[in-house]
Amino acid sequence: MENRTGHSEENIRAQNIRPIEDSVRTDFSQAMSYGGYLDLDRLLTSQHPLSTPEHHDELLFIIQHQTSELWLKLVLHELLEARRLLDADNLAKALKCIARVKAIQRTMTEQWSVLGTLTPREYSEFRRFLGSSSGFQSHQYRAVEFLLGNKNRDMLRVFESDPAAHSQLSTLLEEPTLYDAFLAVLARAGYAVAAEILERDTSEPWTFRKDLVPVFQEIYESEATPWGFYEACEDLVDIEDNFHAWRFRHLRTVQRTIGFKVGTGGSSGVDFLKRALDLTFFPELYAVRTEIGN
Ligand code: HEM
Ligand SMILES: N[C@@H](CC(=O)c1ccccc1NC=O)C(=O)O
Repeated sequence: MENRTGHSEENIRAQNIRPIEDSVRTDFSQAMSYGGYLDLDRLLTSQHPLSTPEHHDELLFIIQHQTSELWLKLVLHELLEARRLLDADNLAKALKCIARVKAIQRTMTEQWSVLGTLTPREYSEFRRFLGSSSGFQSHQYRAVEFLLGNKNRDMLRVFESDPAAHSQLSTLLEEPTLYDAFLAVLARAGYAVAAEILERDTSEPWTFRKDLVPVFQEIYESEATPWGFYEACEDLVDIEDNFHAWRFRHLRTVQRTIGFKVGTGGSSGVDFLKRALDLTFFPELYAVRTEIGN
């Protein structure tokens, strides 16, 4: 029996080939194609190893970073939308964005296993070609940190020679964080979030607010808590846990690759990265755990 490809099923099986169907489009001189839509010409010619002679493993290093930056772009896009939706009291839709962010974070953390195949010797063979460039100069990473509450005005100095990045980060430094937006939702819903919190200087890093712990205790313990509020709290904890896991995998990858060498960005390296593990986005959501059941 002949099918839409003009080949018999028996022939297909015997030849171990999947003939393309007659209806499949093959002429893209006038029509939109895959590569055209995705701008693959630009994407796939944007890897420029600098080592001479070219080191085989530099492509891995570049692609690991470029894919991370693409995911960070989407994380930022989703977090900005989540904040906008919270401002509009659309909690359910905001949680959809946050669910996507959490899935991307898990992918980004697992992605360290690819770079884990780079040995210290291989990396040392092309490291000098990286000059003073460093992940410390990732403006998208800093933007995500700012949006989640790790504000740090000093970080802007790194971007003085990049006006677009500088301007995006200055805006995010001033604007409320995702947490600020969520606390405002809670306040509008009648929870006792202090006015001082709602009117805080949002360009400052978030610091622990003891008076928020009973608010979260009520959310966690009361049978009457609307599902979305409880879920949102747990999602924020997931985001912080996931972020911490990424930072930890980065630290361990750095340690196994360059040991205790100073970083190309000028920092002490592992020691400097270790201090980032003490940073927190939503400290009250962790503090409330101690109180639950008391
Ligand atoms: C062999 C691979 C890597 C090594 C040896 C390494 C090393 C380092 C070091 C030493 C620093 C501290 C800043 C400095 O002085 O340079 C740093 C910061 C940073 N790196 Fe990497 N890194 C690696 C891979 C990556 C990858 C794949 C990313 C993904 C985007 C990344 C993103 C960052 C970020 C965002 C920072 C700033 C962290 C902070 O401020 O706490 N790194 N890295
Ligand atoms: N800071 C790294 C270099 C490095 O990892 C890097 C260099 C250029 C672009 C991104 C990088 N990734 C993370 O810091 C080092 O000290 O070896």
